[in-house]
Amino acid sequence: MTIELASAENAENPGSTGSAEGTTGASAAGEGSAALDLLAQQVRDLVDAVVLTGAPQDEIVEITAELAVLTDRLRALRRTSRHPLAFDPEGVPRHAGNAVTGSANPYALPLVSQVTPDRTIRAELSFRQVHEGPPTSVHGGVSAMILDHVLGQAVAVAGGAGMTGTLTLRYVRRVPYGEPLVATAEYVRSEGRKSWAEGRIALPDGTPLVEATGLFITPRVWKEEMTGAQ
Ligand SMILES: CCCCCCCCCC(=O)SCCNC(=O)CCNC(=O)[C@H](O)C(C)(C)COP(=O)(O)OP(=O)(O)OC[C@H]1O[C@@H](n2cnc3c(N)ncnc32)[C@H](O)[C@@H]1OP(=O)(O)O
Repeated sequence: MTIELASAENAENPGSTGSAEGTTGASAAGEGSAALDLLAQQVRDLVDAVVLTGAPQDEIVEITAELAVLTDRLRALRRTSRHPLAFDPEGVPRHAGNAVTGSANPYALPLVSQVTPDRTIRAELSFRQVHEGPPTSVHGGVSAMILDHVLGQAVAVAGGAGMTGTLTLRYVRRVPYGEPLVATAEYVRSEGRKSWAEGRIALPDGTPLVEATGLFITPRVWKEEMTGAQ
């Protein structure tokens, strides 16, 4: 199932669809395109290389100029539409442009989550040095972003897809990068359009590093679109 939320979003951000010369439709970029996913991964690798580079100044200047050419080439073929938001058969939202899970978004890890038989959201992940906050540790805001998303997925698979109203975090231990970790989340309960979930980022043995609880609210406009109400 694919739901079109673009109209509500566009009303809040009408300039975001892009109408400049040189733009292109979604089909040109190819939704779910393997080539686009590979490009996104190449850019992630590039970002990691930039963070870790020890190249001399003149080499950095030369590389920067080469990258500027590639950036201009892509910018000239800018897309005019968003990647669509779809729900897989388990009810997990899928969105190639998502900042956490988007395979086509270089900013995303990308996080790959699964729904377990008991409806827990579970994702194995590994942060990279690009996510560093305190020395040798992952930035707390990055952990929060991951937890926001998996909690949101937990309420979505329970039928309460919504936007975050509140997110409360307890940073129990420092989160390392470069090591395997596990993010999990479970739906807790609902009242009307409000749904609660809890989750955590933990070591593979279950030792919690960051714990989260969140309230998600199905926006009135989504509810009206889903029920066909005016
Ligand atoms: C598609 C699924 C994707 C799942 C994975 C993605 C997970 C990631 C999610 C995000 O990151 S979302 C981005 C961060 N969140 C936002 O940007 C939300 C911004 N806020 C809003 O858009 C609106 O305030 C909101 C949709 C949350 C509520 O607007 P509504 O007009 O639909 O609700 P309304 O104002 O009528 O309030 C309904 C109830 O919720 C309560 N409420 C509203 N906002 C609240 C809030 N922020 N915190 C706590 N309670 C809140 C409100 O008091 C009221 O309670 P009662 O029913 O008891 O009276």
